[in-house]
Amino acid sequence: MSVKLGVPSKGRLMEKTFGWFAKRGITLSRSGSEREYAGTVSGVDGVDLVLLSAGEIPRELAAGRIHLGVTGTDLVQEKLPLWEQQTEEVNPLGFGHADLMLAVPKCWVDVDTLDDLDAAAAAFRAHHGHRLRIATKYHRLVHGFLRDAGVADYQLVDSQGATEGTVMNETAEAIADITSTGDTLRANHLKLLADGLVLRSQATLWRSRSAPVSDADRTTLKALIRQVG
Ligand SMILES: Nc1ncnc2c1ncn2[C@@H]1O[C@H](COP(=O)(O)OP(=O)(O)OP(=O)(O)O)[C@@H](O)[C@H]1O
Ligand SMILES: O=P(O)(O)OC[C@H]1O[C@H](OP(=O)(O)OP(=O)(O)O)[C@H](O)[C@@H]1O
Repeated sequence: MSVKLGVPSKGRLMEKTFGWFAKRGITLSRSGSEREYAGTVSGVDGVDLVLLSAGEIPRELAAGRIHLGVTGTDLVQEKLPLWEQQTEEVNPLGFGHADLMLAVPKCWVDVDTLDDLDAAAAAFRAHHGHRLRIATKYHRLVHGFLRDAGVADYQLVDSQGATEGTVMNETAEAIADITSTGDTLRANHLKLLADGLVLRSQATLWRSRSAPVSDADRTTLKALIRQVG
């Protein structure tokens, strides 16, 4: 057995994760070609690198197929209803900051808060005969947030990317997505609701609570966590 460390296989998150570990004396590298999802770990013994989609890392942690994994708080909390029982936060990594927010068209001058959205949603239903559509890939988080906020007359429509475009494309009236600089929202003529912050997220190192560990793995995990902590 060895300790399995899952990290994002591409993009900003992968590069910054490699950099974060390098600063702590652990070198992560891809083996083989750019397209081969295998890698090596040096600077600490007994650890295997597993390159995965950021979105799959929560499930792999919950299933106990990886011992440690790097992914955003948003993805862990969205994908794992029992995330606190299934994973343990080892370290926030200080990058990949993004806020999951509700946004509506800028031209909705009367809608600036959740209460306004609730009123607009009721009026929308009365007028159109169907519920106002909110596009998102964060179904669980957004549903829980709107339930707690008392907003009822809406439906979630699934959007796995380019979510801000759904309003212009007339497949949704509002969106809930992560925003970092706000550029994508502005470019798509959307504005944030003042009290529409669902979750603050950043890239985080998680530990699985269910991955099987031998005595040797336990020692390796302790050493690794001490080294990066
Ligand atoms: N513009 C951004 N700024 C900062 N963090 C971001 C940004 N976009 C996404 N993230 C964060 O990066 C993580 C991965 O996001 P996302 O699922 O969009 O990545 P992806 O590369 O599309 O992954 P996948 O391989 O699953 O398709 C999430 O935790 C998210 O919060
Ligand atoms: O506030 P900003 O800095 O503009 O960033 C926000 C954008 O970044 C993410 O998209 P990503 O680039 O990952 O593409 P996606 O839409 O396919 O998820 C997110 O879904 C937003 O669209």
